[in-house]
Amino acid sequence: MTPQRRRIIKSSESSANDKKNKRGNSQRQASFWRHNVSILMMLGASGFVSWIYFTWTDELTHTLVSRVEILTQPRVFNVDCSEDYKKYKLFPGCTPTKCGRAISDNVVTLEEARKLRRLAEHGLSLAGSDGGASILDLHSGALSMGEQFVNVYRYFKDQIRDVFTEDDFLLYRDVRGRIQKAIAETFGLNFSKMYLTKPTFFSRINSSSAKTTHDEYWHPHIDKETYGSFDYTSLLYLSDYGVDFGGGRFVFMDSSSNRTVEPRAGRVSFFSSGSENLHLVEKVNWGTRYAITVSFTCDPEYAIDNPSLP
Ligand SMILES: O=C(O)CCC(=O)C(=O)O
Ligand SMILES: [Fe+2]
Repeated sequence: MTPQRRRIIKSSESSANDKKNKRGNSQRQASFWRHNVSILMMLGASGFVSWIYFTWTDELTHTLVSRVEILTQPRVFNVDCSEDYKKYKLFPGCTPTKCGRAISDNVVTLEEARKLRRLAEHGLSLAGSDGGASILDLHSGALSMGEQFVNVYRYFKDQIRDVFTEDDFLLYRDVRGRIQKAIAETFGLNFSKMYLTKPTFFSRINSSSAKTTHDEYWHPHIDKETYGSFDYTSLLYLSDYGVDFGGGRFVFMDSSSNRTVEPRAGRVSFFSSGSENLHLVEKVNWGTRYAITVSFTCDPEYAIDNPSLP
C-alpha cells in the first residue's frame, strides 16, 4: 500500500471515527439531559406535591395556641351562636347569647395542675380501660375497668380515702369556682346562674387501640348533643403536648379550617357547648394525656353539687 493510499485510508478511517465519536458524544449528551431532566421533573413534582400539602394543611389547620405559649390573659375567639339554643329553654344570664372559645394559662397554677395530675394518676391506676381511654368520674364514682365501669366509691369502700383526701376535693372545688368565674367574665354571664353539671371527670388517654366504643374519643362531636345538659364545657389539661404525649391535640372543626389547642399542664380551654363548637381530640400516638372535664349548665334541674367523699 502506497503511503498516499495509506494516508487516504487513514484519513477516511479517522473521519469515520470522528463521526462515531460525535455520534457517541451526542448520544451521551442526550442521555445526560434525559437523565437530568427526569430528575428535575421528579424534584419538581415532589416539590409541587409538598407545596400543595403544606399550603393545604396550613390553610386547613390553624393553631389557636401552641404548647410553648403562656397565656396570662384568656385568648378569646368569638363565634356566632348556632341555632341550637332556640330548641332549649332560655335561662337569662346564662343561656349562650355570645358564643365562642377561650384559652387561659392563668386560671390554674402549674402546682395545682401537678397535684391534680398525681390525683388522676393515682385514681386511674386503681383500674383503667383495656382500650386507650379511661375516665374517673368524681361525681358518680364511675371508673373504667377493662371493658366496663365500676363505682370506685362502692368497689373500694373506705379504701378510697387512701386515694382521695378531703383536701383533693377542696382543690377541685376551688379550681371549678375559678373556671366558672373565667367563663362568666368571658361570656358576660351571671356567675350565680351557672351550675356544675355531670359528668365531671378525669380522663387518661394513651395509644392502646380501642376495645369498646367508650375508648373511641377521637370522633367529632357536639357536647350539647353528647352530654345533654352542657351549656359551657371546660377542659383543664394536666400534661403537655409534645412532651408527655404525641397527637392528642384538641381540634375545633370549623367549616373553613381546623383550629387546634395544644394541651399544656394548667391550661384551661372553655367554650359554649353547641354546634358552633364541633370538635374532636386527635388520636394519641405515644405517651399519656391527662385532662379534667368540668362543665356547666344553665338549667338548675341538671345542677350537681361539688363532688365529695361519700
Ligand atoms: O380532652 C379533651 O381535650 C376533650 C374531651 C372532649 O371533647 C369531651 O370529653 O367531650
Ligand atoms: Fe367534647
